[in-house]
Amino acid sequence: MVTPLMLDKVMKQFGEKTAVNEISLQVEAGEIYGLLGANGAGKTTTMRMVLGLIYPDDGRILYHGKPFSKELQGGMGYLPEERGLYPKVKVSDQIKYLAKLRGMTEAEAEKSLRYWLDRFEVPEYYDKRIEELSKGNQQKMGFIAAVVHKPKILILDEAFSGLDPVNVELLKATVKELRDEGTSILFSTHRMEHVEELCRNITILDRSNTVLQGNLRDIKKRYPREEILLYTTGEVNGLELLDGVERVERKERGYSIRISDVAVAKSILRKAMDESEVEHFEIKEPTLNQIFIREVGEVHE
Ligand SMILES: Nc1ncnc2c1ncn2[C@@H]1O[C@H](COP(=O)(O)OP(=O)(O)OP(=O)(O)O)[C@@H](O)[C@H]1O
Repeated sequence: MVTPLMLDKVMKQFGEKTAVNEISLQVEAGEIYGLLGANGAGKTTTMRMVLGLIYPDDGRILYHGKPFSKELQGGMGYLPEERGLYPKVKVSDQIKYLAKLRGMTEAEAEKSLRYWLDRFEVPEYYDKRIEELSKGNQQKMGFIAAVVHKPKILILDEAFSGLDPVNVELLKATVKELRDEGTSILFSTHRMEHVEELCRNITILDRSNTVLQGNLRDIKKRYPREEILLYTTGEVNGLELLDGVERVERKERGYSIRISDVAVAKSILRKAMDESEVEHFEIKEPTLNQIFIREVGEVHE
């Protein structure tokens, strides 16, 4: 099957400034791809190039193996970080207008909008103006505007910002469902826990350059494990004296142990079992947050 979205050494400059330097990535059907980076790293510029709103100075972007053409825009959906809807216009007028612009008939647009409003349990918003809605509900309408025409390629920039935890879960479930239906989703956010939950592959940008790229599980395996969680019924003394232990922190239910060498894990477990009863023992993987700070931090130094 042809890859729905492929970027090959894509480059963009604004005057002297390189905003995106040779980014390459591909998003398969049924995949949520994480595009991460510090502020100003080049994420929005990349997304705008994918959408055909600005053109790359070099490199290629292919959609199902073909270069950009105006008709392709109908197959794409975009939720921008800043609000993209007009405050004074009614939800129904605005979203149906956008759906028709992207190739739907009035009847299809009507049906799809009603479906999404029901799905988000806000059918009454049909007649409301955007400015009458709370920030979080405006975000939901922005999401509907991005997906109403059933795009094959969906670009989400901070999709869950401004939403309460219940609505975050609702939208997350929706994004997963769209993925399972085969949509290719380019997902940009600063919220690493969302990336951990949703994305299979990621690219981390820093000052226009790709600093880390690949399968998230594989990336995590490449980073050393530096923390052990140990829960015991009683005290375990002298953990900090073991070779390879850097720091021991007492927690509510046990200990968080910072290690420099994972080989020390065995000695920790043995000691804990000798002196107490072990309820939980875990050699923790680094979080994406830790990896991000490590990569982006190192490059800045
Ligand atoms: N139209 C433009 N003209 C000049 N410079 C631009 C333009 N758009 C972006 N830039 C510059 O390109 C770089 C990348 O910006 P971009 O908006 O893509 O970053 P970002 O990763 O989306 O950041 P954030 O996380 O803050 O949204 C920045 O240095 C920015 O100032």
